[in-house]
Formats: sequence, structure tokens, C-alpha cells
Amino acid sequence: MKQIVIATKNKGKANEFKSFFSKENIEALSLLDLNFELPDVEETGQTFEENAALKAEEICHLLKKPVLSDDSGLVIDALNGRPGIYSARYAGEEKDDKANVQKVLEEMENVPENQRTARFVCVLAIARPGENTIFKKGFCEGKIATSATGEYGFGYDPIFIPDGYSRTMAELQPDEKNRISHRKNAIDQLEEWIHSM
Ligand SMILES: O=P(O)(O)OP(=O)(O)OP(=O)(O)OC[C@H]1O[C@@H](n2cnc3c(O)ncnc32)[C@H](O)[C@@H]1O
Ligand SMILES: [Mg+2]
Repeated sequence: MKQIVIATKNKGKANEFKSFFSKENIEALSLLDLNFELPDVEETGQTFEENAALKAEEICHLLKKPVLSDDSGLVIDALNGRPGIYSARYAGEEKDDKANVQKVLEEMENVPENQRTARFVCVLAIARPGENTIFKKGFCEGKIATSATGEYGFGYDPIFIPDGYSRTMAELQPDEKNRISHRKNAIDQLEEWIHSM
């Protein structure tokens, strides 16, 4: 079976990639699956693209094979685009999903329904030894709920209501999230590269 390394230590993301790639008969291995220690790549970029490139290129350089990375986040209009590229560490360096969700809910407390628009963004980078890095970007439009509900997914899923739905992303079955998500929309654009693997 073909394999692809995903430069992520996020279990929720890793599981979604495993599900997408298994449909193509490719095994997706995250950094959590590799039985040697790889560094935490510092995400010092100012854009999703810069951070995705940092993660894919550093791990590609160490492993000497193609590596895919994902830099993603939640962009909220009423918060001028925050948490954006800081989504993972919005409430602090310990990357606590529940604390991040709570911080957003508090900041959005007095924002009326029609101003709660937001989108998930996913930038994928594929770094290959000796070649230029490829980027693909996907979005999922929606709005911010007034409380957290649902047990599926990860991150901000419990407070994100995708357009066309009345439930949060965390209330959707994983298969359903994976049909409409920002990650799915970015991965769909990888088709040509996947078939050239
Ligand atoms: O950098 P890696 O190791 O991949 O893992 P990370 O969790 O730090 O990932 P990012 O730097 O890309 O930060 C993205 C954050 O945005 C949020 N996020 C991204 N995709 C999401 C999704 O599908 N559903 C809910 N929240 C998501 C979630 O809080 C992530 O921690
Ligand atoms: Mg990160």
C-alpha cells in the first residue's frame, strides 16, 4: 500500500486524513504514528501558507521524502479574523480545545445572530525533496453558535454551524463533516498529485 506522511501531531486532523486517503488506498501516517521523535516545528509564519510550508518542508528535509502538512483555523468576521492562524493556541500555549472554545464564546457573547459569520480555512502544503512546495486552500462557511454542543470532531467544531445546517459540526457524523469541511475542499484539489504519487 502506498503511504504519505502528514506533518501533524493533531489526532483529530490525523484521523480525518486517514479516512480521506484510505478511500484512495493510501495509508496516511501522522507524526504520532512514526516511532521516532520528530521536532515540534515552530509556527512562526504570518499566514496559513507560511506555517503550512514550515511544517511540510522541515519534516520533508528530515525524512527525505514527500510530506503533506495542514495549517488550518477559524476566521471570525466579528473578531476581525481572529483566532485565524492562532487558532490552536488562542487561549494559551497548551493548545486546549475547550479553553479555546470558551474564549471565543465569551468574546462573541454580545454579537447578534446576523454578525456571527465565520469560516474554517485549511491550507495544505506538499513539500518534495528538490522541488517547489505545492499549496491548496479550502474553506467552509458558517456561523458561530451561542453555546458548545456535540461530541464529534475536534477543535472549534462544537461552536461552528456550517451554512445549510442547524447543527454544529461536532453534531455531524464524521462522514458528513468529511463531505463538507474546509479540509475536504482542500484535499479535493490534490487529486492530480495523488494520482501521480
Ligand atoms: O500543527 P499541527 O501539528 O498540524 O496541529 P495543530 O492543532 O497545532 O494545528 P494548526 O496549527 O493548523 O492549528 C489549527 C487549529 O484550528 C482548529 N481547527 C482546524 N481544523 C479544524 C476542524 O476541522 N474542526 C475544528 N477545529 C479545527 C483547531 O483548534 C486546531 O488546533
Ligand atoms: Mg500547529
